[in-house]
Amino acid sequence: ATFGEYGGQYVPEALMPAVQELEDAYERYVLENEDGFIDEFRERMRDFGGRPTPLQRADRLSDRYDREIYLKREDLVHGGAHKLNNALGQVLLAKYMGKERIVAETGAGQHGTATAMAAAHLDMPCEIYMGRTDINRQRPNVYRMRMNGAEVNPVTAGSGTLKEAINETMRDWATTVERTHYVIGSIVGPHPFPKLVRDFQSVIGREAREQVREKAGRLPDSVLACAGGGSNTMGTFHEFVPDEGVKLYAVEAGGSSLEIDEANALAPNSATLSTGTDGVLHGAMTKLLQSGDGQIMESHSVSAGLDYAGVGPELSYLVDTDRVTPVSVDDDAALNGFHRLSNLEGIIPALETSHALGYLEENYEELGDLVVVNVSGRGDKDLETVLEETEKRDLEAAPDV
Ligand SMILES: C[C@@H](c1c[nH]c2ccccc12)[C@H](N)C(=O)O
Repeated sequence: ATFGEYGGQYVPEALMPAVQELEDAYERYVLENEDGFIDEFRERMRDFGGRPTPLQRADRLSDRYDREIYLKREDLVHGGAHKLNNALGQVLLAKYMGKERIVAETGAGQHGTATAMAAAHLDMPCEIYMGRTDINRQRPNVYRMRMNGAEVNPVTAGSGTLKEAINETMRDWATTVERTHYVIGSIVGPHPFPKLVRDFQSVIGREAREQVREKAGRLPDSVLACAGGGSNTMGTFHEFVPDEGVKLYAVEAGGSSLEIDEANALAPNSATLSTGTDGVLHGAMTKLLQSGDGQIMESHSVSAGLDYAGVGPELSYLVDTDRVTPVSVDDDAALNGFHRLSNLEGIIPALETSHALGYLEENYEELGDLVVVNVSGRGDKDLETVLEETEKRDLEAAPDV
């Protein structure tokens, strides 16, 4: 396996050639920079993506918590989320591999949008598989994907959400791999996908580690990032893993409760690292929300981007070896985090990011004097949901909107 007993390549025989071809390309282009691949990736993420992103001191939050709070502004990456780091890297890799077509899955539509943007930028035809349920609740992102020239293929199997979209995309890839690359949306899937995605996203932590030492004169006491599949989480953490004095908090979606409804295989949360058990999903051994008889459960979160019953195998490994601390906050705390950053700092964060802000609000006293929080995306896409959900609840941070 790849990360202790986690990771590996648990795929049908039919997918092995594709996975082995990708492993070879990963080693040559990403690890060895063959043909200057990494140089071109960095240049395009600068000129097209808008890197480096700022590490900004949050003055109002620093006053509120009486300590130094710094925000890594991945919401300022082109497209409004960290997603482009991975999508551009993989589409560029597809070009270097001589592929002519891109396929990808999406849940909240963020990854689909980033992949469509990268494919347009690099002149590659692109098809995005998206659950029927998600198409109905993420319309703005569906329009953005189509506007960038991608085809959106509705997935109607099962619950019509992310899990089925990934299955459908893998099925397409298995039969079209000669000319197609699968741009996976997080640090999940069979090896080398989790390492490939983590390496593209690790620019977040590489920049933040240098910026915080420059601005605050030392390494942070704590680093916080929300965790759905885990790509922004590992992207932020990877460069800090060797720094043992830096505590790493993966903040998951506690949803409406951590109590699992075994009988109906329903989890009212997506707190996989905190409450999941080992199993295979989408080609990797990792932690999963599964019922006693091994049935993958339907997860829940107010934020579609964290709504996934699995999690990246590398995060499962780092939690089991006590290097990453898994925590979670419920929907209310996330919604309060959304409102708080918006009206205190003038930054509207993604609902996913808001979970990290919710954890900061409730636990800042245990986080030390210097804290870095990854703002993984911006929240324009969530305004409808937040306004609806705020109406239903009595939220302490909510302004009259
Ligand atoms: C939902 C998330 C995602 C996309 N692909 C994933 C694979 C595993 C776990 C999460 C994901 C991404 N925010 C999306 O919008 O597609």
